[in-house]
Amino acid sequence: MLEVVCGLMLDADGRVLACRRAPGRSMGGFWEFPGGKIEIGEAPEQALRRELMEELAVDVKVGEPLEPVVWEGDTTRIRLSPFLCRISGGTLVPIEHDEIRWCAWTELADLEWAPADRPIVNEFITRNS
Ligand SMILES: Nc1nc2c([nH]c(=O)n2[C@H]2C[C@H](O)[C@@H](COP(=O)(O)OP(=O)(O)OP(=O)(O)O)O2)c(=O)[nH]1
Repeated sequence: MLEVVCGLMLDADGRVLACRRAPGRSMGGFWEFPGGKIEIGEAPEQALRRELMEELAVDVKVGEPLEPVVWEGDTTRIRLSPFLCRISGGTLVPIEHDEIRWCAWTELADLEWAPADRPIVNEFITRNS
């Protein structure tokens, strides 16, 4: 099982950051919550802060966890563990994604999400509606 973390980054208006995976990468063109694989010896929150610095050049304060999602593809099995978080430093720059977008919760459902992220979108919508 591949352990992956992702961040639902919230701004002051309660919008959340959606990120589109660049073409040529796995799941290219699909939207995701930013994050990545937990490395050996890392705590999930620590992995999330490292990944968000690598991918978006920001420091975050990690908050409440949401329900993890187990997703099985043809060759992969991942557990995606989401956390609410807020930017605490740095300037947002998309380093690995080809587009990033602050979305109100009402706008999330219309994006084409990576499969493991979709249930997290649904949980976030339910919490906000
Ligand atoms: N967020 C997300 N990640 C997924 C899904 N399905 C799936 O296999 N993954 C995998 C792809 C990556 O191996 C990993 C996400 O971590 P990452 O984005 O840091 O991956 P990476 O930099 O190693 O990217 P890559 O080399 O796999 O393209 O989870 C999904 O539906 N959503």
